[in-house]
Amino acid sequence: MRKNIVAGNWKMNKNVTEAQDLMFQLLEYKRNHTPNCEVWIAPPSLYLMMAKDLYEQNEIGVFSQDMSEHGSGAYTGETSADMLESIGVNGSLIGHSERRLYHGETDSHCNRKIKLALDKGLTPIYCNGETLEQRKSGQHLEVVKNQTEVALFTLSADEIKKVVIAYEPVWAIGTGETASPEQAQEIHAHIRNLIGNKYGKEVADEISILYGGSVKPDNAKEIFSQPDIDGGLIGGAALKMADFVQIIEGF
Ligand SMILES: O=C(CO)COP(=O)(O)O
Repeated sequence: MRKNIVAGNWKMNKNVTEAQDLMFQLLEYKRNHTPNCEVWIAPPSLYLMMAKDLYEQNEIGVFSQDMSEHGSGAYTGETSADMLESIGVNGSLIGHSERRLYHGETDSHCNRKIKLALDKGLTPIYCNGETLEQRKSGQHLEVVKNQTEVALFTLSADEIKKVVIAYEPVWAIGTGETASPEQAQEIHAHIRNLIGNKYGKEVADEISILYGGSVKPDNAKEIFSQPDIDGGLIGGAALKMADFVQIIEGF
């Protein structure tokens, strides 16, 4: 059975004191509540070790926001899958639209990163989604199909089952504009069908597909109630404890 997951992508926010505060608050919350979903965070890489030290019992999943497409070597500024694994990190976001936009990342890069992550036992959260232009011109289904095929379809059935997918329409990220639950459901079902056609329904049904893009306390419940939406990847609202908790409780 696939998991329900609420994951917070902190992006490039918070100094060390603020990060530690929020991590502590989340730990307190997890100690006193039993949410109906897994709770994961992707803080800036500088704070990953601190998070892993704090969440000794793996109470909260800790993810990197990106990782290198190379194994090791002369790649200044990069973090390898091996390094992440060695400090106990659970996995990494891969192919976030901001990495694509500002760092030229493509689905071929994502494919290499996903393989490296899986080889180290890390969970990749593979992000995809169309731009506003692509949505307006009616290309969104085709765009997401291509992204999914290039990034994922060289994996074996056993490998793809370990991937979490986050559909994040670029036009809904940080804009306050959300895909309607029906628009999101359409793409989630589309992704699940593509995987089902290639790997079989049983494999497709095991994969958690998260929605990301302006998820807030007041829309989370409705989004999460869609049959093919298994949780959210939350940006801005993950930075405020009260908002993040309300989203978690959308399950
Ligand atoms: O990019 C996102 C999560 O990865 C979504 O960001 P917002 O929730 O701020 O729109």
